[in-house]
Amino acid sequence: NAASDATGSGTGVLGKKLTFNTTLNNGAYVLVDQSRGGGVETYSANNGSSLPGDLVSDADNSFTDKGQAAAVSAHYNIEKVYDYYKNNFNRNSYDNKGATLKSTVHYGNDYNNAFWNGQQMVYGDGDGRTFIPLSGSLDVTGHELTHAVTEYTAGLQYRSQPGALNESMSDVFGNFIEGNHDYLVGEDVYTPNTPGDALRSMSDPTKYGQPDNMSDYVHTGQDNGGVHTNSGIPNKAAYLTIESVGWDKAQKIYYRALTTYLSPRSQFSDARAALLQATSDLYGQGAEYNAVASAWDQVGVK
Ligand SMILES: CCCCC[C@H](S)C(=O)N[C@@H](Cc1ccccc1)C(=O)N[C@@H](C)C(=O)O
Ligand SMILES: [Ca+2]
Ligand SMILES: [Zn+2]
Repeated sequence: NAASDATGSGTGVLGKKLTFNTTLNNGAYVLVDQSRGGGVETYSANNGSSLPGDLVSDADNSFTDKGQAAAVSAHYNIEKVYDYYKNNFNRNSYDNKGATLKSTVHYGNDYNNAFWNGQQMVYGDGDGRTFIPLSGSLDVTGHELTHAVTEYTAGLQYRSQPGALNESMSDVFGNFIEGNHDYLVGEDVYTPNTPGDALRSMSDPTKYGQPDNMSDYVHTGQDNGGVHTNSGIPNKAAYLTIESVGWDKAQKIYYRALTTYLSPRSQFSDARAALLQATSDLYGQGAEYNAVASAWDQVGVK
């Protein structure tokens, strides 16, 4: 890949000074990092909804305007997510073929969400009460890009149990990528006026209204069959697994299960089997294997 022309700097959503790769293009610096895979490109929808919108640019390569913060964070965080998959698993972008990583910020008005639309990541600004710009949090960017990895590997359908597994894998890898061992999801951009809370907790899903056991699985037509609710069950199993086998082994087990054994219609019980098989492949059927079995026993999935 062409080396990026320049190293830009700017202020992110949380007020931190960040540096990242940019490219000089027709006399302005754009948020294009040509050094990673097929590139990292960050756009703005300018609070509209047409995608991808406009490449974010700056005359002097110093992205310090308030209106640039969401783009700065997205660009910086996606570089980190690219590096996570490359450095830990030698995966070159979500398709393992160096697909360009496109993100659009300032999507919609007061939009309290972020998503992967099959081609790119999209981030809302939040309404300032429920969320601040969602690209500000590494676990959100990790969550969204992991949907792309899942799409190109397990292909878990986005509804009912496969959908809850899909959501859980995004939370699990968002947690690994963020690396702060708090098992909280979205805490950095959620409810700015309420310190210490989060959108979800993997260690105690019930704290934010999710079930943590199959006996409390929520059957609903809402939210594609409750994918953001029932993800609490596999999230709890992941928390128990990580705490038992340790961060590094758990990452390898989860990556192998996601990319080798899970498939579009996998149910929770299939996830248990996939994770056990991955553990057996990597570490045999000893302590790690028993830890994974115990984790899924504890959430009521055989
Ligand atoms: C288009 C509507 C559906 C959105 C689905 C996306 S993938 C999603 O799950 N988004 C995450 C965003 C996120 C991730 C980590 C931390 C905080 C917020 C999500 O969990 N969205 C919640 C708010 C939801 O859609 O219920
Ligand atoms: Ca977190
Ligand atoms: Zn999601």
